[in-house]
Amino acid sequence: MASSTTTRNKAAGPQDLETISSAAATSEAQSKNLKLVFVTGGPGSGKGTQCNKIVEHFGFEHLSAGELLRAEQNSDGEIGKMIKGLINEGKLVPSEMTVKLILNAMSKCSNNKILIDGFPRNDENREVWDRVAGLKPEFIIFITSSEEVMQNRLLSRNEGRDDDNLETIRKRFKLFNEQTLPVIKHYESIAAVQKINGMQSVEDVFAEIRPLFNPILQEELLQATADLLTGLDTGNYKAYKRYCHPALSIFEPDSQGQLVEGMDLRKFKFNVGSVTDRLTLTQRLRSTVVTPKVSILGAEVALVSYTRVLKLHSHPDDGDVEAYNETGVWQRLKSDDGCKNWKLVHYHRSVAPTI
Ligand SMILES: Nc1ncnc2c1ncn2[C@@H]1O[C@H](COP(=O)(O)OP(=O)(O)O)[C@@H](O)[C@H]1O
Ligand SMILES: O=c1ccn([C@@H]2O[C@H](COP(=O)(O)OP(=O)(O)O)[C@@H](O)[C@H]2O)c(=O)[nH]1
Repeated sequence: MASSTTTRNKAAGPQDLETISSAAATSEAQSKNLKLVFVTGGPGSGKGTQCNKIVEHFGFEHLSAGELLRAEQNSDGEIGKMIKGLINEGKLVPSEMTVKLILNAMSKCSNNKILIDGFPRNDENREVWDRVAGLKPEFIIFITSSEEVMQNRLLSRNEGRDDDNLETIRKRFKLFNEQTLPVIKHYESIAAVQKINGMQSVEDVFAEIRPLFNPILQEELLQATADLLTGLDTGNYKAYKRYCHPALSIFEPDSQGQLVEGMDLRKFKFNVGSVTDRLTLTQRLRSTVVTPKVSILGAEVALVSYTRVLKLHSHPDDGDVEAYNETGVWQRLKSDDGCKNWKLVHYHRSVAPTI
């Protein structure tokens, strides 16, 4: 799984505005099974705060349109000056410029899970995005809040932003009501807009957001399970071990009622004599996962249960099969590279009846 960062540390440089090729960025984005989520809401509704939590818990990359523009405004020359003037007036920067900055940032990130925060803000933004990027979000998180709450938060935000003053805040609210709300309405007809009450504690808001990511987690876990089984089928210990917690515990028919712990016996089974015949046999075959069920027990823990069917001979007419009921307990843990990855921590296998 790729690393996750926020644009607060990593913004596009000014020269990129000239050199970016939107078509190239778009095709690259399309080729990597992109999971795009838009996060919208009024100024001070808590978009950035919740994006940070999504980054931390679900390993997304956070691209804030406002942050990308603020980085750009510090560039020398007319473009920087123009952006600064517009932001301080609470107005919108021309759509082509914002879209190119977002696509440029996307093209630089290896992560396929991306949050776009604070965009699109009006119908023209959306139209240019659709035309230039053509990428649909999985869903849109709309954090709602009253202006009173948002205003109080913005005035005490203390991020040194020139636009967090009462006069500009009022202009930003007006723009949100007149231009952004209609875009959100438009998305209601073409994508899932998930309305979240932003007037709760940060943790309570996140508790509402958390389950929205379950389908993405489920897809990741099924892929991890498939990759782990491919490692087993092909006798590739390295590919298998990548998904295993070092203290992996296992109950399986071979272990004769004993709980086996750690990777030593696993490694032995991949390498050594008595089981080699069996591994050689299965090397030519492939596991088929039947009726998988993924239960998310929290952002960090999940159960994956399925029946694994193994055909024992490669001849198509030979109907000899083995089937196992298997349950894996998975946990998302930080690896040495600082990224959180799913690891199998416990695994239970029993022989399933076959017909
Ligand atoms: N649920 C919340 N409760 C209280 N304060 C919050 C909450 N969410 C965000 N804040 C605070 O409000 C301010 C604005 O939040 P931020 O995430 O920057 O909003 P946005 O990105 O929507 O402009 C920040 O100072 C943040 O710490
Ligand atoms: O797509 C965008 C996003 C932001 N902005 C500008 O950047 C400012 C700050 O936006 P951000 O999302 O960072 O902050 P918010 O207003 O939501 O607190 C906005 O008022 C606009 O001037 C813009 O022009 N286009």
